[in-house]
Amino acid sequence: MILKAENITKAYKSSADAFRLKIDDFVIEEGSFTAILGPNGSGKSTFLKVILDLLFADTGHITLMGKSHKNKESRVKLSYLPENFSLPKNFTVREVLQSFAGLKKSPPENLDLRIEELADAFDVNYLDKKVKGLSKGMTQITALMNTFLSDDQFYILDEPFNGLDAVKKKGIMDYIFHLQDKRNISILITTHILSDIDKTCDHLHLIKDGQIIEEASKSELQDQFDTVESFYLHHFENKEPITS
Ligand SMILES: Nc1ncnc2c1ncn2[C@@H]1O[C@H](COP(=O)(O)OP(=O)(O)OP(=O)(O)O)[C@@H](O)[C@H]1O
Repeated sequence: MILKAENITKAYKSSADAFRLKIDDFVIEEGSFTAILGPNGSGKSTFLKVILDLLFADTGHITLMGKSHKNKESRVKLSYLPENFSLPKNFTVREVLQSFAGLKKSPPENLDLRIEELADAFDVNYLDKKVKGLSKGMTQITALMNTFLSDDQFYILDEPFNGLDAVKKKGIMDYIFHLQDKRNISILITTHILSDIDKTCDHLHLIKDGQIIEEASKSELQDQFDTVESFYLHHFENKEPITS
């Protein structure tokens, strides 16, 4: 088991709204590609930050790769791509990757070679371009390269395909599948692009108002629904008739 979260609650003390994360039991098995799906503001990013101990849970217990998530050792083989990140504007892509690698818990050996390999895999020909000159998609790919720079076992990706064109996205998905075959990595992802989930995930959790309301393996879901989108709409679509 790569992740187990039990009896987690979290409320934002600074916030006037009544949002409260409440996750009773959440498990990710090794080698799984799991998605958390839910409406804006339902608590996806909050839960990811709680898993990573970037936000402190009010109650509960989380085990990451066999250790408490409070123990830094539990995160040595984990990479996280946040939804919002900022990269140093005056650095080139290569300099970003080189400097961030120095901060990693398990930095890659042969860094320069590794950067070239990733650039090949992600079809990046702008390693020596400055961040301030990158488009939105190019910046996202730089952050993804940084996430996959070291050989980790668990990748937590918050909206990883933001701003990517279909070809780039396919290239990155293929790279992830290749890592799953090669090293049995585990992935936890959030996204609003449901067609991406159809192509990738083997397990889905739906979250609403801070709580998991449904959980299914892809095969269970396919017994009842054609696509992840119809599964999602079945649970979230406002069924009130539109009246004028
Ligand atoms: N730093 C914060 N302080 C106070 N409230 C917050 C903070 N961050 C998030 N919230 C609130 O927590 C709730 C859940 O937010 P969260 O960002 O986890 O949702 P999400 O599912 O990731 O949304 P989206 O799909 O729009 O990215 C929202 O009501 C939001 O307003």
